Amino acid sequence: MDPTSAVTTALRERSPLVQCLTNYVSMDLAANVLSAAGASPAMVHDPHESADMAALADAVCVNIGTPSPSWADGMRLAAERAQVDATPWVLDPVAVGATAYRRELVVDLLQLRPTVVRGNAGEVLALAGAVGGSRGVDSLAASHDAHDAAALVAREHGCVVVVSGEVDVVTDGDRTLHVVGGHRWMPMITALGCSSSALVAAACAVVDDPLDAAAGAMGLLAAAGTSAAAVAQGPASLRVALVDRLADPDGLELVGRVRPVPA
Ligand SMILES: Nc1ncnc2c1ncn2[C@@H]1O[C@H](COP(=O)(O)OP(=O)(O)OP(=O)(O)O)[C@@H](O)[C@H]1O
Ligand SMILES: Cc1ncsc1CCO
Ligand SMILES: [Mg+2]
Repeated sequence: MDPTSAVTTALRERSPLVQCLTNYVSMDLAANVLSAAGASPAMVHDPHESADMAALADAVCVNIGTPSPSWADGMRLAAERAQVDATPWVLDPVAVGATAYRRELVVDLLQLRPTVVRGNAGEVLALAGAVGGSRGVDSLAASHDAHDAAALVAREHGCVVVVSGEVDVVTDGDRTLHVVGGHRWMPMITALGCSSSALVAAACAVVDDPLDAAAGAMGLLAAAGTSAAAVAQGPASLRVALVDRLADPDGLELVGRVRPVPA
């Protein structure tokens, strides 16, 4: 079955519980994207309870966008619990190239074996050791510039890597997929990338192969974005229409978004 259709159907049938430890900017949009797509979001990050919630969750999304020592503890504890329970978890390394604090936190979290790392091109280039690919949380590079970096990071950490962009790149270091669609206003919706990471986590709870799960989740977002853009006037109305389209996927062009890249 086409991965985008598989993810779209399975999310609605199984409604996975997705714990998000995500930044202040993204909490509202990520929760609404998850709910509209059929998942059940729980934004739980405090170290007093993050591991207990991870034990209940079907998937966990750890996003370092607005870190602090207490949040970092909550992230480590939740990711540790997920690793022990073999619960899929996604790492979103927001602005990892910007500060030493973020780099050190990401080094720690990568040791806990995320199932998927999802970032923009600048973030994935930074994970591979390159400098200058970002300005704060925004990428200065295109996803195709991060093909090799993504494969390198995937092989080094034994995970799937998703690079978002005009064409999303999804790789396990061996197989690579492209995801097409979306709209040029999508990167202007702040925290839509964070929300895509949460959707990838949800997909990993309901589709066994993390490569197909990640690509299918990005395909669903791309299909909803393309369709929503037909009724939107700009990024703000696209944000609203996109959540509406996720909640009513009938009529979305799901099939064919995910395309294999010859090795
Ligand atoms: N030029 C584009 N055309 C179509 N879709 C795009 C384009 N750029 C990004 N997207 C889509 O927008 C969504 C967000 O990706 P983006 O790369 O902006 O994430 P990000 O930089 O991590 O965002 P944030 O940090 O604000 O959460 C993804 O679903 C991606 O596929
Ligand atoms: C704008 C911003 N700043 C920290 S996290 C975040 C959300 C997009 O990554
Ligand atoms: Mg981001």
